[in-house]
Amino acid sequence: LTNKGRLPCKYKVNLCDQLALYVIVLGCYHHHMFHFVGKILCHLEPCDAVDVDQAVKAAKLAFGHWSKMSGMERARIMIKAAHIIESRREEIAQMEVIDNGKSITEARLDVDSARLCIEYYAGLANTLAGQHVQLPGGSFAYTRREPLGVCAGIGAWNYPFQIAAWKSAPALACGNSMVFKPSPLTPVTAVMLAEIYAEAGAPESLFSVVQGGQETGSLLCHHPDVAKVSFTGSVPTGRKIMEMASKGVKPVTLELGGKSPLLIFQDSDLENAVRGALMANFLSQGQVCSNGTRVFVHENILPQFLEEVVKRTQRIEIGDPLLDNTRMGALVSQPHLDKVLSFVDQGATVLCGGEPFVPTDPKLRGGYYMTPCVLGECKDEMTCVREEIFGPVMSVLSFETEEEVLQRANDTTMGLAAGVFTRDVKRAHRVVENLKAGSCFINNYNITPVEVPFGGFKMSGIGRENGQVTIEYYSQLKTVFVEMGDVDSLF
Ligand SMILES: NC(=O)c1ccc[n+]([C@@H]2O[C@H](COP(=O)([O-])OP(=O)(O)OC[C@H]3O[C@@H](n4cnc5c(N)ncnc54)[C@H](O)[C@@H]3O)[C@@H](O)[C@H]2O)c1
Ligand SMILES: C[N+](C)(C)CCCC=O
Repeated sequence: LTNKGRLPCKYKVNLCDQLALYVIVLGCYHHHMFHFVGKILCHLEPCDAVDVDQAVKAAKLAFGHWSKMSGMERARIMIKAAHIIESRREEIAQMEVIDNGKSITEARLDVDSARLCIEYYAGLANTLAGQHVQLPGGSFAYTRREPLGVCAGIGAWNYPFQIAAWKSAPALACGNSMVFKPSPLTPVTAVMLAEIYAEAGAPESLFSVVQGGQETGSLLCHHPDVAKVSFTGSVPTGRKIMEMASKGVKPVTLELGGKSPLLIFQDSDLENAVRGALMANFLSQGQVCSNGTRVFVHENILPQFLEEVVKRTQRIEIGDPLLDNTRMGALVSQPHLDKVLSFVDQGATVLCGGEPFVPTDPKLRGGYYMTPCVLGECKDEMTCVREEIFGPVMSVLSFETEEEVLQRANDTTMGLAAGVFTRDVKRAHRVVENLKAGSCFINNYNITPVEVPFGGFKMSGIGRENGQVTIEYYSQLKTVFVEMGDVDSLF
C-alpha cells in the first residue's frame, strides 16, 4: 500500500483469513508488522511536514468550534464515543492484539480502560468552572478555565488504544483538539479512535492521527500552532520532547519509563504477595512502564516466595494471543525481544524462563515469544536491577530491615511506581510515605482506575494522567479584573 495522497484515505487491509480492517490514514505506515506471527502487515511511509501542517491546521479549525461549545455539549459527544467503544469492544481488542501482540484478555481490559476514561472526563467536562473574587468598591475578578488549543499526543507501543484515550479524553473535555501520533510499531487502533470520535459527532479533525516515527513526532513538537505536547515513551525521548517544546515555551506532559520496586515484608499475605508480584511483572509480556521489576522480599520468607512465584510463572500460558486462555502473547519486535533476552544472562541466577519460545502452532512460528523469567540472587548493582528491561523478567532481591530496603528501593533515577505488601497498616503507610514514586500500591499492584492520577516522580515524568488534576494539564487559567468605579490613576 502506498498513500502519498496526504488526505485521510480509507483502505481495506486483509489481516488474515478471518479478519479485515478498514484503516483511515493520514500519510502512510512504515513496514507495519503483524507481531505475533512476525509478518509484515503493510508498507507505508511516514507523514512529512506537509501532512503534519495539514493535520494541525485542520485541528485548529476544529478547536474553533469545539472550544466554543458548552461542557454539556462536549460531554454528550464524548459519552456517545464511549458507547461506540463499548459496542466495538471485541473488534478494537482484536485489532490491538494484532497490532501489539498482547493477549486478547488484556486487550479487552485496555479497551475498557479507554472507554472509562472518556466517560470519566465527559463527566468532568460540564463541571469545569472558574472562581469569583470580590474586590474593594464593588469591583471583582473572576477566573475562566480555558483550553490550550491544538494539543499534540505522542504515544508508545505498549498500550496503543489506551494511551490515545488517556490523552485525548482530558484534552477534549477541556475544549482542546488533538493531533495524535501513535508509535510506528502499533499504528492502527488510534485511527479507530479517530473514527469513533467522528462517528460520535465531534467536529471534523477534532482528534486526528498522523503516522510516522521520530521525524513526524519532532515536526509536531516544533509546529508553531501546537500549544502543548503530551508524550508517553522512554526517558531519552522524553528529554528530547522537553527540549523541542522548550523552544516554543510549550507545556509538556511526560509519562516515561520506570524501574519500580515492590517490597514484600515478612508479615505479608504470601498468596496475595505472589499474585501481586506476577501482576507487577508479566502483564503485556512485561512491557509495562509501571512494572515492579525489582522485587525485594524479606529474607525470612524468600524460599517460600520463590518456590511459589517460580511455579506460577512456569504455568503461564504462552501462545496465540487471540485465544481466551492465553496469558502471554508476543513481544513487540525481534530487536526488542533480542534486547530483553540480553538482560537474562548477566550474573543473576535464572530460576525459570528467559528463553526464546517457539509455539507449536506453525502459523505463530515467526512471532517474538519468550518464556517469562524469574531471576534470583540479584544484587543492586546488576544491570538487570538497574535498567528498565521492558520485558517479562522479574529480578528478586533479598532484604533484612525496613530502613535498608527503603534506601535501596529509592536508589534509582526513576520514580514511576512502587508497591508494598504487609499486614501491618502502620508500616504500609510509613513505607509509602518514604517511597519516592508517583504511583504507590499497598497490597496490590498495577491497577489504574481512571478516577485517580497516574504519573511519575524524578525522571519518570512530569504531570499526571487520569483523575481530576489532569484538567490542569490541559487547560489554562485566565483572570479577569472588573473595575466598577473610576480608574485611580497615579498620573
Ligand atoms: N509512564 C507511562 O505512562 C508510560 C506508559 C507506557 C510506556 N512508557 C514508556 O515507554 C517506553 C517504551 O515505549 P517506546 O519504545 O515506544 O518509547 P519511545 O520513546 O521509543 O517512543 C515513544 C514515541 O515517541 C516517538 N518518538 C521517538 N523519538 C522521537 C523524537 N525525537 N521526537 C518525537 N517523537 C519521537 C516514537 O515514534 C513513539 O511514538 C518505555 O520506557 C516505557 O516505560 C511509559
Ligand atoms: C494499566 N497498566 C497495566 C497499569 C498500565 C499503565 C500504562 C503503562 O504502561
